[in-house]
Amino acid sequence: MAALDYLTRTDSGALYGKPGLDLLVVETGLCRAVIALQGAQVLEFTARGRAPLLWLSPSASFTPEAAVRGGVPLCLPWFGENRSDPSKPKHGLVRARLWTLEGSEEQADGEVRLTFSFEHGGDALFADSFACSLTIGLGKSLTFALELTNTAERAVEYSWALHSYFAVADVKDVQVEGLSGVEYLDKTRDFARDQLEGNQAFTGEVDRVFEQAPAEQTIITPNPIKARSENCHTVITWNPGAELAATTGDIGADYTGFVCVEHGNAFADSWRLDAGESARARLELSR
Ligand SMILES: O=P(O)(O)OC[C@H]1O[C@@H](O)[C@H](O)[C@@H](O)[C@@H]1O
Repeated sequence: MAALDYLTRTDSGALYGKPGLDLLVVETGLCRAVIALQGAQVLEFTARGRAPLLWLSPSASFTPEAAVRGGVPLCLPWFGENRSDPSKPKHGLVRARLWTLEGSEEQADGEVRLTFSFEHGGDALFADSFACSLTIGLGKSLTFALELTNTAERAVEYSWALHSYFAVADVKDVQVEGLSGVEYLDKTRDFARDQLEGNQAFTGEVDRVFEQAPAEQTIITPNPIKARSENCHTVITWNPGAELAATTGDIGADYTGFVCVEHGNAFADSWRLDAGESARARLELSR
Protein backbone atom coordinates (compact mmCIF):
# COMPACT_ATOMS: atom_id res chain seq x y z
CA MET A 1 0.00 0.00 0.00
CA ALA A 2 1.35 3.47 -0.87
CA ALA A 3 2.32 5.73 2.06
CA LEU A 4 -0.71 7.58 3.39
CA ASP A 5 -0.21 10.82 5.27
CA TYR A 6 -2.86 10.01 7.90
CA LEU A 7 -1.53 6.54 8.76
CA THR A 8 1.68 5.73 10.66
CA ARG A 9 3.00 2.24 11.37
CA THR A 10 4.58 1.91 14.79
CA ASP A 11 4.72 -0.58 17.65
CA SER A 12 3.78 -0.89 21.30
CA GLY A 13 7.40 -0.25 22.37
CA ALA A 14 7.43 3.19 20.72
CA LEU A 15 3.93 4.14 21.91
CA TYR A 16 3.59 2.54 25.34
CA GLY A 17 7.16 1.58 26.25
CA LYS A 18 6.21 -2.13 26.06
CA PRO A 19 7.48 -3.81 22.87
CA GLY A 20 5.57 -6.73 21.38
CA LEU A 21 2.78 -5.66 19.00
CA ASP A 22 2.63 -3.78 15.69
CA LEU A 23 0.30 -0.80 15.79
CA LEU A 24 -1.25 1.66 13.35
CA VAL A 25 -1.86 5.28 14.31
CA VAL A 26 -4.43 7.26 12.32
CA GLU A 27 -4.50 11.03 12.75
CA THR A 28 -6.92 13.16 10.76
CA GLY A 29 -8.77 16.44 11.16
CA LEU A 30 -11.60 14.41 12.76
CA CYS A 31 -9.89 12.03 15.18
CA ARG A 32 -6.86 10.13 16.45
CA ALA A 33 -6.92 6.34 16.73
CA VAL A 34 -4.51 3.53 17.57
CA ILE A 35 -5.18 0.03 16.22
CA ALA A 36 -3.25 -3.20 16.86
CA LEU A 37 -2.83 -5.56 13.89
CA GLN A 38 -3.34 -8.35 16.41
CA GLY A 39 -7.09 -8.76 16.61
CA ALA A 40 -7.67 -5.64 14.44
CA GLN A 41 -8.19 -4.23 17.93
CA VAL A 42 -8.85 -0.52 18.32
CA LEU A 43 -6.90 0.55 21.42
CA GLU A 44 -7.58 4.29 21.42
CA PHE A 45 -10.10 6.59 19.75
CA THR A 46 -10.58 10.29 20.39
CA ALA A 47 -12.70 12.53 18.18
CA ARG A 48 -11.17 16.03 17.92
CA GLY A 49 -12.26 18.25 20.79
CA ARG A 50 -13.91 15.33 22.64
CA ALA A 51 -12.97 13.19 25.62
CA PRO A 52 -11.24 9.86 24.84
CA LEU A 53 -13.85 7.19 24.04
CA LEU A 54 -11.95 4.09 25.13
CA TRP A 55 -10.09 2.81 28.17
CA LEU A 56 -6.77 1.07 27.70
CA SER A 57 -5.42 -0.46 30.89
CA PRO A 58 -2.30 1.32 32.21
CA SER A 59 -1.03 -2.19 32.99
CA ALA A 60 -2.00 -3.75 29.64
CA SER A 61 0.55 -6.18 28.27
CA PHE A 62 1.35 -6.22 24.56
CA THR A 63 2.36 -9.82 24.12
CA PRO A 64 1.81 -11.68 20.83
CA GLU A 65 -1.09 -14.16 21.05
CA ALA A 66 -2.35 -12.74 24.37
CA ALA A 67 -5.40 -10.50 24.77
CA VAL A 68 -4.75 -6.77 25.28
CA ARG A 69 -6.83 -5.33 28.13
CA GLY A 70 -8.83 -2.40 26.81
CA GLY A 71 -10.01 -0.75 23.61
CA VAL A 72 -12.39 -2.86 21.51
CA PRO A 73 -11.31 -6.50 21.20
CA LEU A 74 -13.45 -8.69 18.95
CA CYS A 75 -14.44 -11.91 20.71
CA LEU A 76 -15.20 -14.61 18.10
CA PRO A 77 -15.98 -17.43 17.19
CA TRP A 78 -17.26 -17.95 20.72
CA PHE A 79 -18.15 -15.39 23.37
CA GLY A 80 -17.12 -15.99 27.00
CA GLU A 81 -16.36 -19.49 28.19
CA ASN A 82 -16.33 -22.16 25.49
CA ARG A 83 -19.43 -24.12 26.43
CA SER A 84 -18.34 -27.44 24.96
CA ASP A 85 -14.78 -27.22 26.35
CA PRO A 86 -14.16 -24.78 29.25
CA SER A 87 -10.40 -25.47 29.06
CA LYS A 88 -10.25 -23.43 25.84
CA PRO A 89 -9.41 -19.71 26.12
CA LYS A 90 -12.23 -17.34 26.92
CA HIS A 91 -13.71 -15.23 24.11
CA GLY A 92 -12.55 -17.26 21.12
CA LEU A 93 -9.38 -16.82 19.15
CA VAL A 94 -9.45 -13.87 16.75
CA ARG A 95 -8.48 -11.24 19.36
CA ALA A 96 -5.14 -13.00 19.84
CA ARG A 97 -4.30 -13.57 16.16
CA LEU A 98 -2.74 -11.32 13.52
CA TRP A 99 -5.10 -9.75 11.02
CA THR A 100 -4.22 -8.33 7.59
CA LEU A 101 -4.81 -4.72 6.63
CA GLU A 102 -6.45 -5.08 3.21
CA GLY A 103 -6.98 -1.44 2.40
CA SER A 104 -7.66 2.06 3.51
CA GLU A 105 -9.77 4.84 2.03
CA GLU A 106 -10.60 8.39 2.94
CA GLN A 107 -14.22 9.49 2.50
CA ALA A 108 -15.23 12.93 1.22
CA ASP A 109 -16.17 13.97 4.78
CA GLY A 110 -12.68 13.08 6.12
CA GLU A 111 -13.60 9.72 7.65
CA VAL A 112 -10.89 7.07 7.17
CA ARG A 113 -11.98 3.45 6.68
CA LEU A 114 -9.54 0.63 7.28
CA THR A 115 -10.51 -2.87 6.21
CA PHE A 116 -8.93 -5.84 7.98
CA SER A 117 -9.31 -9.52 7.18
CA PHE A 118 -8.75 -12.73 9.08
CA GLU A 119 -9.00 -16.26 7.73
CA HIS A 120 -9.21 -19.25 10.01
CA GLY A 121 -8.26 -22.54 8.45
CA GLY A 122 -9.60 -24.71 11.27
CA ASP A 123 -7.44 -25.92 14.16
CA ALA A 124 -7.57 -27.60 17.56
CA LEU A 125 -9.32 -24.60 19.11
CA PHE A 126 -12.03 -24.32 16.46
CA ALA A 127 -12.26 -27.10 13.91
CA ASP A 128 -14.27 -25.31 11.22
CA SER A 129 -12.86 -22.74 8.84
CA PHE A 130 -14.30 -19.22 8.61
CA ALA A 131 -13.36 -15.80 7.23
CA CYS A 132 -13.91 -12.37 8.79
CA SER A 133 -13.74 -8.89 7.40
CA LEU A 134 -13.81 -5.92 9.76
CA THR A 135 -14.05 -2.40 8.39
CA ILE A 136 -13.24 0.21 11.01
CA GLY A 137 -14.51 3.74 10.32
CA LEU A 138 -12.57 6.55 11.98
CA GLY A 139 -14.40 9.86 11.74
CA LYS A 140 -16.36 11.90 14.26
CA SER A 141 -17.52 8.52 15.52
CA LEU A 142 -15.96 5.06 15.59
CA THR A 143 -17.75 2.45 13.47
CA PHE A 144 -17.33 -1.26 12.92
CA ALA A 145 -18.75 -3.28 10.01
CA LEU A 146 -18.24 -7.00 10.51
CA GLU A 147 -18.81 -9.70 7.92
CA LEU A 148 -18.41 -13.34 8.92
CA THR A 149 -18.44 -16.12 6.32
CA ASN A 150 -18.68 -19.81 7.07
CA THR A 151 -16.09 -21.33 4.72
CA ALA A 152 -16.53 -24.83 6.17
CA GLU A 153 -18.57 -27.53 4.48
CA ARG A 154 -21.23 -27.77 7.17
CA ALA A 155 -23.45 -25.47 9.21
CA VAL A 156 -21.63 -23.90 12.19
CA GLU A 157 -22.72 -21.85 15.21
CA TYR A 158 -20.81 -18.71 16.18
CA SER A 159 -21.18 -16.34 19.12
CA TRP A 160 -19.29 -13.06 19.23
CA ALA A 161 -19.09 -9.54 20.61
CA LEU A 162 -17.26 -6.27 20.09
CA HIS A 163 -16.08 -5.95 23.68
CA SER A 164 -15.85 -2.15 24.11
CA TYR A 165 -14.08 -0.77 27.18
CA PHE A 166 -15.37 2.81 27.60
CA ALA A 167 -13.32 5.36 29.55
CA VAL A 168 -15.20 6.88 32.50
CA ALA A 169 -14.14 9.02 35.47
CA ASP A 170 -15.53 6.60 38.06
CA VAL A 171 -17.60 3.53 37.24
CA LYS A 172 -19.65 4.03 40.41
CA ASP A 173 -21.12 7.24 38.94
CA VAL A 174 -22.01 5.70 35.57
CA GLN A 175 -25.37 4.39 34.36
CA VAL A 176 -26.34 2.69 31.12
CA GLU A 177 -29.64 3.77 29.63
CA GLY A 178 -31.46 1.69 27.01
CA LEU A 179 -31.81 -1.72 28.65
CA SER A 180 -34.79 -1.15 30.95
CA GLY A 181 -37.39 -3.89 30.72
CA VAL A 182 -34.96 -6.29 29.02
CA GLU A 183 -34.30 -9.75 30.46
CA TYR A 184 -30.71 -10.74 31.21
CA LEU A 185 -28.64 -13.71 32.32
CA ASP A 186 -26.66 -12.82 35.44
CA LYS A 187 -23.22 -14.43 35.16
CA THR A 188 -22.48 -13.51 38.81
CA ARG A 189 -25.47 -15.67 39.89
CA ASP A 190 -24.87 -18.76 37.77
CA PHE A 191 -26.72 -17.31 34.77
CA ALA A 192 -29.95 -16.68 36.74
CA ARG A 193 -32.54 -14.96 34.55
CA ASP A 194 -33.76 -11.54 35.69
CA GLN A 195 -35.14 -8.35 34.23
CA LEU A 196 -33.61 -4.88 34.52
CA GLU A 197 -35.88 -2.06 35.60
CA GLY A 198 -34.45 1.42 35.00
CA ASN A 199 -30.82 2.11 34.20
CA GLN A 200 -27.93 -0.27 34.71
CA ALA A 201 -25.64 0.96 37.52
CA PHE A 202 -22.23 -0.42 38.56
CA THR A 203 -21.98 -0.54 42.32
CA GLY A 204 -20.07 -3.84 42.48
CA GLU A 205 -19.31 -6.71 40.11
CA VAL A 206 -21.66 -6.61 37.11
CA ASP A 207 -21.64 -9.31 34.41
CA ARG A 208 -24.94 -9.46 32.52
CA VAL A 209 -25.97 -10.80 29.14
CA PHE A 210 -29.03 -9.09 27.65
CA GLU A 211 -30.53 -11.11 24.79
CA GLN A 212 -32.78 -9.47 22.21
CA ALA A 213 -31.55 -6.09 23.43
CA PRO A 214 -32.51 -2.75 21.85
CA ALA A 215 -30.17 -1.26 19.25
CA GLU A 216 -29.23 1.91 21.17
CA GLN A 217 -27.69 2.58 24.57
CA THR A 218 -26.37 5.72 26.22
CA ILE A 219 -23.65 5.56 28.82
CA ILE A 220 -24.49 8.41 31.12
CA THR A 221 -21.35 10.25 32.26
CA PRO A 222 -20.41 13.95 32.15
CA ASN A 223 -19.50 13.32 28.45
CA PRO A 224 -22.16 10.76 27.46
CA ILE A 225 -21.29 7.90 25.11
CA LYS A 226 -23.73 6.59 22.51
CA ALA A 227 -23.75 3.10 21.05
CA ARG A 228 -25.95 2.26 18.07
CA SER A 229 -25.93 -1.16 16.46
CA GLU A 230 -27.43 -2.99 13.49
CA ASN A 231 -27.96 -6.75 13.69
CA CYS A 232 -26.29 -6.99 17.13
CA HIS A 233 -28.98 -8.52 19.33
CA THR A 234 -26.95 -9.18 22.47
CA VAL A 235 -25.58 -6.56 24.87
CA ILE A 236 -23.22 -7.51 27.68
CA THR A 237 -22.54 -5.15 30.58
CA TRP A 238 -19.40 -5.83 32.59
CA ASN A 239 -17.20 -4.39 35.28
CA PRO A 240 -15.38 -6.72 37.68
CA GLY A 241 -15.74 -4.54 40.79
CA ALA A 242 -12.95 -4.05 43.35
CA GLU A 243 -12.57 -7.61 44.62
CA LEU A 244 -12.35 -9.46 41.29
CA ALA A 245 -10.26 -6.67 39.73
CA ALA A 246 -7.68 -7.06 42.51
CA THR A 247 -7.08 -10.63 41.32
CA THR A 248 -6.78 -9.60 37.64
CA GLY A 249 -3.21 -8.49 36.95
CA ASP A 250 -3.95 -6.09 34.11
CA ILE A 251 -6.84 -4.31 35.89
CA GLY A 252 -6.22 -3.98 39.66
CA ALA A 253 -7.22 -0.64 41.18
CA ASP A 254 -7.88 0.78 37.69
CA TYR A 255 -11.27 -0.99 37.47
CA THR A 256 -12.94 2.33 38.36
CA GLY A 257 -11.87 3.84 35.02
CA PHE A 258 -13.96 1.77 32.63
CA VAL A 259 -17.28 0.22 31.88
CA CYS A 260 -17.83 -2.47 29.25
CA VAL A 261 -20.99 -2.37 27.18
CA GLU A 262 -20.46 -5.01 24.53
CA HIS A 263 -22.47 -5.62 21.37
CA GLY A 264 -22.75 -8.81 19.36
CA ASN A 265 -24.74 -12.01 19.02
CA ALA A 266 -24.29 -14.62 21.75
CA PHE A 267 -26.27 -17.19 23.75
CA ALA A 268 -29.81 -17.34 22.25
CA ASP A 269 -28.82 -14.78 19.61
CA SER A 270 -25.81 -16.75 18.30
CA TRP A 271 -25.42 -16.99 14.54
CA ARG A 272 -25.88 -20.34 12.83
CA LEU A 273 -24.49 -20.11 9.31
CA ASP A 274 -24.86 -22.71 6.60
CA ALA A 275 -21.83 -23.72 4.55
CA GLY A 276 -20.81 -20.69 2.46
CA GLU A 277 -23.25 -18.36 4.21
CA SER A 278 -22.27 -14.85 5.43
CA ALA A 279 -23.74 -12.56 8.08
CA ARG A 280 -23.14 -8.89 8.78
CA ALA A 281 -23.45 -6.47 11.68
CA ARG A 282 -22.55 -2.86 12.44
CA LEU A 283 -21.77 -0.82 15.52
CA GLU A 284 -21.35 2.93 15.88
CA LEU A 285 -19.80 4.47 19.01
CA SER A 286 -19.54 8.18 19.70
CA ARG A 287 -18.90 10.62 22.49
O1 LIG B 1 -10.62 -11.40 30.86
P1 LIG B 1 -11.34 -11.56 29.55
O2 LIG B 1 -11.17 -12.92 28.93
O3 LIG B 1 -10.97 -10.47 28.58
O4 LIG B 1 -12.89 -11.40 29.87
C1 LIG B 1 -13.35 -10.27 30.53
C2 LIG B 1 -14.86 -10.35 30.78
O5 LIG B 1 -15.53 -10.22 29.56
C3 LIG B 1 -16.95 -10.12 29.66
O6 LIG B 1 -17.48 -10.03 28.40
C4 LIG B 1 -17.48 -11.37 30.31
O7 LIG B 1 -18.90 -11.30 30.41
C5 LIG B 1 -16.83 -11.55 31.65
O8 LIG B 1 -17.31 -12.74 32.26
C6 LIG B 1 -15.32 -11.61 31.49
O9 LIG B 1 -14.70 -11.73 32.74
